[in-house]
Amino acid sequence: MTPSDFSNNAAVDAPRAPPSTVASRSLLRERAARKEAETLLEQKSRELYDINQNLRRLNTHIEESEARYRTLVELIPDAIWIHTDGRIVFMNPAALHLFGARAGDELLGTAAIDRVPPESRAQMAEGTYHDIAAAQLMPRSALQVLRCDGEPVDVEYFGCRIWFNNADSVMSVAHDVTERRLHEKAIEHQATHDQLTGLPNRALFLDRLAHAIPRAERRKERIAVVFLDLDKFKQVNDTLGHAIGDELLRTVADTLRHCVRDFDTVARLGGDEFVLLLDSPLGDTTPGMIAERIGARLARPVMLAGQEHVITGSMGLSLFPDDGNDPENLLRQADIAMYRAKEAGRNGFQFFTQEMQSRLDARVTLERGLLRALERDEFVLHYQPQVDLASGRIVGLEALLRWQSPELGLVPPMQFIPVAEESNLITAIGTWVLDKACATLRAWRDAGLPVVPVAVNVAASQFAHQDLEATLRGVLEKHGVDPALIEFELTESLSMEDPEASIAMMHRLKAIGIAMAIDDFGTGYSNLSYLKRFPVDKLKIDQSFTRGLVNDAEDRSIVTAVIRLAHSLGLRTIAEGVETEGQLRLLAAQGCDEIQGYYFSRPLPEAGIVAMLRDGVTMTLDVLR
Ligand SMILES: Nc1nc2c(ncn2[C@@H]2O[C@H](COP(=O)(O)O[C@H]3[C@@H](O)[C@H](n4cnc5c(=O)[nH]c(N)nc54)O[C@@H]3COP(=O)(O)O)[C@@H](O)[C@H]2O)c(=O)[nH]1
Repeated sequence: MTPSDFSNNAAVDAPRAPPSTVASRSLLRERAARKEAETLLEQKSRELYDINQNLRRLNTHIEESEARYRTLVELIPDAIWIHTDGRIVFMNPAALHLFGARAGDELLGTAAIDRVPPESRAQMAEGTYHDIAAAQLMPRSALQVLRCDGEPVDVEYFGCRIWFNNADSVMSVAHDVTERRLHEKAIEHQATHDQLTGLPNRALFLDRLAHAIPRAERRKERIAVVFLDLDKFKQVNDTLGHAIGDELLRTVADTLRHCVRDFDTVARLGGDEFVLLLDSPLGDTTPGMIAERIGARLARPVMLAGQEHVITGSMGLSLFPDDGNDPENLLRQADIAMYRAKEAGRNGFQFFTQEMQSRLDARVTLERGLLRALERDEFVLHYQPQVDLASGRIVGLEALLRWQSPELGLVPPMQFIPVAEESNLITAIGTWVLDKACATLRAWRDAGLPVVPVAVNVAASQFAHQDLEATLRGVLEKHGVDPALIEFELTESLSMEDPEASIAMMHRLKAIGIAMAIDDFGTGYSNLSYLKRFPVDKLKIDQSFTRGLVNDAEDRSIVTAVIRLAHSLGLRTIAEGVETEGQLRLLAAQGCDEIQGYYFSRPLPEAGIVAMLRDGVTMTLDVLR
């Protein structure tokens, strides 16, 4: 019905009276009143219509909104449940799923607090679940809820107060964060554990050590840190492959875990380095006894690639409080002691001592000194002549490095070359030597001196460095030196470390045009089948054999054999360390090609050698051929 429907009906029903003066006045009034009433009625009916329309619209809106929220609550992945007076009165499908309810109404009417594990109940009882006022204040929190099968589930939870079915109630919203937690745990595990063995890593080890120190301090106990490095692990890796190497590391990790108590920590620092924190009260067991036990267990044969292998390890031990209370320091001290155990012949252990620290400090000082020596150009080359036994003439020079230290005086190479090798400074030093030798050759040639080839020593790590070839080319080009004037002396052990790689490198160097000699020959157990593949020009007989030539028949035999072997392979021989005429005569008699030693000349500074070259000094002796 429309508003006009109301007004039309009113017009039809109104009575019509004939007009008279009085009557007409009253009629008029009546008509006016009626008109007014009609208008009012019309207005009210219009208002009623509007109210009706609005109510209809409101109803539609409420229905739509309710449908929208119902869909939202049913489809939302977050679990929603409502409890009134402590009993669950509503659950959405996600809540049923979260709690693993079989039937929709399985949990309705049950106590809401039963869905919380006992250990979280106190927290919930004081908060959302019972104190409704607190529910509105409760922030989003991490807790566990209980599934119907009793399994706890990690959730992120939020509770709030609502009116539900005309009752003060609590609505809980939660979503399962199990996967996120697992992911977080995996990331945390990765950051604190070694992936190969599953053992704690360095960071976690240091963290545990940092916590163990104050604990031990309170209990007046000792802690031991054991640093273990496997002996010859590289060999296993190189010969049996990395997969077997990994298997060995996992086996060692298991062995170590079984050697200590659960409370102790076994960690892997990387490579074949393991470290143990003996943190549980040691009682009558000394750290040394534990180290012995570890050594003995490690030395039991293990099966690798179908074969039995005996693996040993070297260990260093540091102690709290004896050696200090700084975790990093204790670890470093155990490491230092481990190196001493290696030096002492491996397969054993050493306790850290202050003397070890002093030695290390001296070494560090030496390393710094060497670095400064390079920067300040404190190195010098001395040269020792190499004499041809057929002509008595100087046919080569060996460049020998010295360090002219402002503090220490002239330092011989034996005192710093090993440190330079260990600290990797040797590559920079070796480049300096090569550069200096080439610069000197160029200067001598420019000065019109009769130049002879210069032999430079190449250290193992320098030889293994990929840059050696490029460095050599660069230096030769820089000084415009004929490659034939440079000889590389490679030690026998260096060339045998990785023979195939050495052969390849030797060929590349040879292609540049330099000569090559095997230094200290006879001391390094050469595999002769490799020797014939080395593109070398000369074998240098080690001075230990030269020394024994006159009085030791065995040394004499070795020297004879080396000379014959070299000649049969088309190589020249040079004997180093020749100090006496007797040695010289025997070498000449055996057909040795060249000699080097104090008999003819000590290594000399540049000026001395320049004089010799300029004067054409030769060796004269009746034995010379
Ligand atoms: N990587 C590099 N190593 C180098 C370099 N310069 C030297 N060295 C190596 O240091 C070791 C010791 O060298 P040095 O003290 O110079 O001793 C050499 C000679 O002085 C010594 N020699 C020579 N003749 C005699 C002798 O008649 N008697 C005797 N007792 N010693 C003698 O022998 C050393 C030469 O050895 P070698 O190199 O094997 O020919 C030494 O191992 C050097 O190699 C360098 O620049 N880089």
